[in-house]
Amino acid sequence: MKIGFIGLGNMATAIIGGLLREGTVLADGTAVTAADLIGSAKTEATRQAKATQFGIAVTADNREVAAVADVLVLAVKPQFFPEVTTEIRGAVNENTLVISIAAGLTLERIAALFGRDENTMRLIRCMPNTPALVNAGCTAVCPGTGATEDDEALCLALMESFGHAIVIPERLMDAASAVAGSSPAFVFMFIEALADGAVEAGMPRAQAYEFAAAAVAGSAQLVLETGRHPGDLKDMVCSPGGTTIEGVKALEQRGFRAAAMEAVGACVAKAKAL
Ligand SMILES: NC(=O)C1=CN([C@@H]2O[C@H](COP(=O)(O)OP(=O)(O)OC[C@H]3O[C@@H](n4cnc5c(N)ncnc54)[C@H](O)[C@@H]3O)[C@@H](O)[C@H]2O)C=CC1
Ligand SMILES: O=C(O)[C@@H]1CCC=N1
Repeated sequence: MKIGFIGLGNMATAIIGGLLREGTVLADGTAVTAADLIGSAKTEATRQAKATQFGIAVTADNREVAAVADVLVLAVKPQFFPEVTTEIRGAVNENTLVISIAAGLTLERIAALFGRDENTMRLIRCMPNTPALVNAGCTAVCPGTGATEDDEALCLALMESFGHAIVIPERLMDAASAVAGSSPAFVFMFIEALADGAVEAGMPRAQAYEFAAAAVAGSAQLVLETGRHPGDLKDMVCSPGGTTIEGVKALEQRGFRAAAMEAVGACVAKAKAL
């Protein structure tokens, strides 16, 4: 199976890194190897960097990638889709499974850009995130009406090879893009701020990042493994008259939760405007 990537930027890099990470296997036990992958990017520097980083085939010709790919991942920014789809539409095989990871672009719009019918084109929208690079990704998967059950199973197998993959209806894709695609950026900001607080209290910075990142990762794992309400788990930490509740109050006084909700809302609004 040849998997092609149009675009070798941050997200494609994370996906490729996850697919090729030691021990990553698909549902059928097979492993994706560098020989299965080919990618194109705008610049020679990017192409060479990814060829060196992953040992994959690279080309400047998007049409070459489109022509050989059994699974074609469109990993350019949404604003470049019209240019790229116009360029490759004659080269993409009718039987190629096309996976778009672009935020905001609907199945109908992507099929139309290929001059194809959404109900017959083998097309799936995915919304991955950069923790895919360390097999801790969370990907929303939205099969188009022209995608077969085998297409969905293959797409899930690829996305599950580097983390969680969840099938959702298209009406939730903008929310998924925000809460999972974009949220790592918010979490990185939170980790950085927690570490700054520790540095302010005298902890060496590198150690502060390790403590903050491990505590955030552990807290997320506690939610995922127990299924308990985050508020319940928060209450578990807040000892009566203790230290944590003072921090909770400081966050509430500054609108921490409202800010997080508004961050998600801003991402959803932008996705709908794309
Ligand atoms: N960065 C992230 O965390 C996530 C990004 N995405 C989606 O992934 C897509 C790519 O985003 P990023 O990787 O962040 O962007 P990026 O800017 O890091 O990478 C874009 C890539 O596209 C290439 N490119 C641009 N025009 C091209 C063309 N005409 N032909 C071939 N290659 C071309 C660039 O050379 C670059 O390699 C976007 O649609 C974005 O919405 C989805 C989920 C998460
Ligand atoms: O910022 C963006 O547009 C992309 C989509 C989700 C994460 N990054």
